[in-house]
Amino acid sequence: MENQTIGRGHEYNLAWRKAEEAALRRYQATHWLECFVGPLGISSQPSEREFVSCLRSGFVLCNLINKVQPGSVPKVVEIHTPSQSIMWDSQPLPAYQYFENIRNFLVAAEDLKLPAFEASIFERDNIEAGSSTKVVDCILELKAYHEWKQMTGGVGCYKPLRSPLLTPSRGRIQEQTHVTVNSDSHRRLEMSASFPKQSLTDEEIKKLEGMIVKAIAEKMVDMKENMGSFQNGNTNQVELFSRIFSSCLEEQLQTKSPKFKSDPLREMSCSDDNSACIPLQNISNLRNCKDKCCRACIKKGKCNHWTLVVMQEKELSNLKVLLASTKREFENLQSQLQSDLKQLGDQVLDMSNAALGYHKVMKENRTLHNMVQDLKGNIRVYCRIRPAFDAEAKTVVDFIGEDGSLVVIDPLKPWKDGRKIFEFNRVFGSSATQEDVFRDTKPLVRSVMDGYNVCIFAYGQTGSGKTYTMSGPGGESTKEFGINQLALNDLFLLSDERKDIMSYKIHVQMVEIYNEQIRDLLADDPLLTKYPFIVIFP
Ligand SMILES: Nc1ncnc2c1ncn2[C@@H]1O[C@H](COP(=O)(O)OP(=O)(O)OP(=O)(O)O)[C@@H](O)[C@H]1O
Repeated sequence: MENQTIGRGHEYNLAWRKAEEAALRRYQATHWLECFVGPLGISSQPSEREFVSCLRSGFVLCNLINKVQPGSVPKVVEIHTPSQSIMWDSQPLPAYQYFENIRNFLVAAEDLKLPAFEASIFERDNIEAGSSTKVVDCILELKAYHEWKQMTGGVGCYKPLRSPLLTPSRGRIQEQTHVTVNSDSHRRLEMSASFPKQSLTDEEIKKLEGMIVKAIAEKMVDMKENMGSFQNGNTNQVELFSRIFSSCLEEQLQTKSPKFKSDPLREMSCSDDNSACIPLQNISNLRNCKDKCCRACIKKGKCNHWTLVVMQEKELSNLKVLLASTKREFENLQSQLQSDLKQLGDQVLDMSNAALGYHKVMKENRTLHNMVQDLKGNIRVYCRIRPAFDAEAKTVVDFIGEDGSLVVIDPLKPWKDGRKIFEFNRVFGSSATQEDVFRDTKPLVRSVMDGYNVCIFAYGQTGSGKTYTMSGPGGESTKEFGINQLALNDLFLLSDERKDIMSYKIHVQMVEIYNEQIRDLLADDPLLTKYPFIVIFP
């Protein structure tokens, strides 16, 4: 007895859920009908009786299918008493009226492969629990067909999806129809009338079992069909499903959160009347649009897609013009750069040739210079006559020749024997300056820079002027520099002139030879002054 009670409870819960789902689908169908056709004059959560009654005339259904598929029902029987369509609880219409409309609707629905229902459903006496289910199925299938048509533009073959896969979930139904299934709503479900909370008779239980088994069998058949179509790799169905899903989601986002339209590009591609948005890559299809309205838009009339395409084409043409001008400019710059490079190359070649010629001439000059020095003699002897001091009564120099001859007179000897003739490379008189003496030795000093060894030394008795000639009188004055300083200055000057083509290293060493001892005069350490020197070059 107790098991029987539990079993009945399960059956009751199952039937309750079945009825709840049917009610939610009916609310969804009602919501869509009101949005698409106009007010039906019934509540947003109608009972089956309300729902069937408002559709009884077939007028709403014919208008609905004509809107989805224009011309489906060529002739719709008008209702001359509008109140009859609004007041669902009115007297039944004449049978010929609704039967003609309903019959035409069913023919059109069959053409679209929509699920059929029996026209007798709309007879008032037949309204009972579950009688509107097939009508609801047909309307929701028509809704699915409409969405498919909006998405694809009617291109391709529509395959009905008559399963819960296409049917929005329970939560989605609640969201779309704005229904909060609370306890009040539950109470409004007609299940409360069909299944009174009193104990059921065996006959009623059997009838209920039959209904449940039939419903489950239908669902299983639908699911099998759809699973088959998905498993067959029908990518169009999958794509269609995803597109419908994304479209619905986007529609909900726009409805609930207008701030999502802040993206300007998105605003341009979406009309203001909450019609569906399409991906930008599909806008190319708009070229074939005759009425300049995107086929992907749910509602015709307001569509900014064409404007967007025109603007983008304009921008594209501007970019093309800009690209062409930039390309021309780039080509001009490229040709100019090439000519500049060619000119620069020619100049470098000229300079290179000039440098080669310069080096060649320099080499010839050096060769000639050293040849002249050779011709003048590798060993030259110059004579410089120091001015006489006051103590010296009379000079002994009798004659100084331009060819380097010198005649001196010995005052102690007779006139003829007292004359002595000497031959030098050149004789500098007592009036000759330091510069005069250096001018003649300068070419020899310069031969050092070309790799020749040169040695200049002074020879004479004490007080004859060796130090004066070689190092100058000393002091701060630079006017009477000796040959040493003047030669070094000239070497530095020459090194600086040739710094681009030659690098010279100049070292100075000063030694003294006294009493057969050689001493380094520049050594810092007095102990290291004696020969052999330890010379450390940097
Ligand atoms: N051409 C000259 N013009 C003027 N003064 C000179 C000239 N040559 C030498 N004298 C002077 O003569 C003096 C002696 O010269 P200096 O010291 O150069 O001789 P020295 O040959 O080096 O002697 P020592 O061998 O003893 O060193 C110095 O006072 C110097 O200034």
